[in-house]
Amino acid sequence: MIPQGGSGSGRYNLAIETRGLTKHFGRQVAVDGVDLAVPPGSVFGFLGPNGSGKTTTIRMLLGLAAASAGTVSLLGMEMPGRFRDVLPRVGALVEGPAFYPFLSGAANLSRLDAAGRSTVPATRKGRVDRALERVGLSHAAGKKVHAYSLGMKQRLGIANALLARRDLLVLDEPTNGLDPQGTREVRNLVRSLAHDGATVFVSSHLLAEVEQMCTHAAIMSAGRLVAQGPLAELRRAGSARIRLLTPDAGQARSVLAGLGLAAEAGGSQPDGEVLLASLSAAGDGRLPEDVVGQLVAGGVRVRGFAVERESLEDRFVALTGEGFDVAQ
Ligand SMILES: Nc1ncnc2c1ncn2[C@@H]1O[C@H](COP(=O)(O)OP(=O)(O)OP(=O)(O)O)[C@@H](O)[C@H]1O
Repeated sequence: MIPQGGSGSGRYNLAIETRGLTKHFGRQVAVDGVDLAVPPGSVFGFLGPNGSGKTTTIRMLLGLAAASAGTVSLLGMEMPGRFRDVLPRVGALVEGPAFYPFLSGAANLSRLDAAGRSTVPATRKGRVDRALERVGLSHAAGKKVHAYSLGMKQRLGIANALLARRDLLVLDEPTNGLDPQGTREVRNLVRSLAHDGATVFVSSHLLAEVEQMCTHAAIMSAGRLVAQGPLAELRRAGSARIRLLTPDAGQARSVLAGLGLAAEAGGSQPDGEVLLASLSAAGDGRLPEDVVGQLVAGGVRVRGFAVERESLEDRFVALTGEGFDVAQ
């Protein structure tokens, strides 16, 4: 069952839902009929190579760009129609925060808090202190921002998104341009944000990063959404193949053929031949245990049997047709 977010009359089944979301820039289709479904409470990775349409999608989610077609609903409310109700509950970090370098982190946040439509001045200091504490910057509250590292600046940007209690956080490539230490700090922070009960929607072009931070993911390729769901399900949906070691290769081939599986030779070993056979994607394919059962019932001596699954990386490369930078 899908968990419900919100409380009272504001309950919603999906924290973000888009239908047929599309954006044209002249003749170019940057975002093409995207149907996103982001469950409440998830840390949702929005993954895709550079230029695949992530930022454009995020800008449309937040009402920063108009959609050419399609609908957006955030926290159960239509955007941009209900932006006045929606946006106070959404924290965002898009295209890097702009801070005054010669003001301290705390002074910058105070200014940004004061710019909020409905913030109460008397409680401002408390809000700023809490946000700084949440991102681990209390010790640097009085330090001028020009002396912050990139990772600290990015965490300050997230602190800005956290000045009010948020039900949804939207972070566009929050680790972009950070050194390994800054990247680690921001990844740990993103992971921990969901513990506060918010849904976190975070874009990245790094598969490994999404695997470390996220519970769910969607994959964009050339403006289209090519897969989405819980990470575990995305992994399972990859194709699998069996690796069989047997001294009875001929017999094994005919049993496998009877099951509709084409066997390829995988080389000889001292105790038999290796045969490889591709199982079709989970769900409509043969279960590996059934294959072993049939082999044994068919008189094949099974000396080794393994199931090799396509890694998430293989799957993403297959879906997007592009390599992912998995080095970081
Ligand atoms: N304002 C604009 N005018 C024209 N084309 C644009 C505009 N904004 C984005 N595009 C194009 O739309 C496509 C998608 O860009 P977008 O920035 O959404 O991708 P992205 O996945 O966020 O990539 P990156 O990680 O590089 O930011 C790209 O081909 C880009 O050149």
